[in-house]
Amino acid sequence: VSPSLDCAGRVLKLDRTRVMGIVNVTPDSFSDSGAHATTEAAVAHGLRLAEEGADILDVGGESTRPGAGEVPLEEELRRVIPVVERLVRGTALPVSVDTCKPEVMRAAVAAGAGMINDVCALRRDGALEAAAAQGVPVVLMHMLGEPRSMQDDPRYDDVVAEVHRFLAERIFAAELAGIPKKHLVADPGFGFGKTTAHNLALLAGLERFTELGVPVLAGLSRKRSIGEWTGRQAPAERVAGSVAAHLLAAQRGARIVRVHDVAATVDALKVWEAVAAVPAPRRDA
Ligand SMILES: Nc1nc2[nH]c(S[C@@H](C(=O)O)c3ccccc3)nc2c(=O)[nH]1
Repeated sequence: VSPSLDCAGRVLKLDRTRVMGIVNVTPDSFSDSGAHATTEAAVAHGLRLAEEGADILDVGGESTRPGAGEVPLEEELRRVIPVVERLVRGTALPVSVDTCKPEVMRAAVAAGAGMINDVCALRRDGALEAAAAQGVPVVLMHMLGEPRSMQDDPRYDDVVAEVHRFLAERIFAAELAGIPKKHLVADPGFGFGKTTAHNLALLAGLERFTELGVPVLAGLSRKRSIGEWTGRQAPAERVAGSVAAHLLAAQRGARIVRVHDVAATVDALKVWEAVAAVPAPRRDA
């Protein structure tokens, strides 16, 4: 696994588990606040996550809510590009763009994004070529089918084996398209076409994905499975469960964790790293 990811000149070191802060740019559906307010709020949130200790900020404008229709290209660009520009200017952190659309990949990198986070693993028409042309690292995530239908009735014979195979195939496809392996990150896609039982198997078996030879990213933050394991109905009540899950993912080899609650996750990782640094007690022969 490469020791770091060069995100268009901003280096994401992988010497320890790094924290990706989530910046969702979705219009506040409760008020008629316009695009400007949406941009302002997203930028302010990203700056706050940088203050909390994020190592990279992930900007996404497309809610991949199961059953959700797709956000049109123009709308996604209008949401994402201004926020990417402002966060690249306002922080020294690498900024990734969470998108499936090749045009958004191109525009975001032109605006300063240093990583592509593609929940569709470059399967959209033109995405492999677009990502290869940008020369930035790419996160390849597993999703079963499409957002609209993925949660209908997801079934696997062996979810870890099947997700591993998919990721191996997408890594191969990306390399064939000219993306160097040192620029690839693999992600099992918690919640994307998985029941809670599937997510449990993927978290328990996360170590398997380190065999792919690329850094592993895990994103369970505030997701439904955390709610089912903890009985916490509201996403905002799933912070402790999310921190626990990402600590377990880090222990099982995740090099990047994608989270809402940056400060809490940073602290948990610091405690773990302090303990992990202590030499194992000598066991008398
Ligand atoms: N690489 C990577 N990118 C990601 N983007 C997301 S969006 C997801 C969320 O809950 O954040 C989500 C799902 C459904 C609706 C809204 C938001 N999840 C991941 C992930 O697990 N890995």
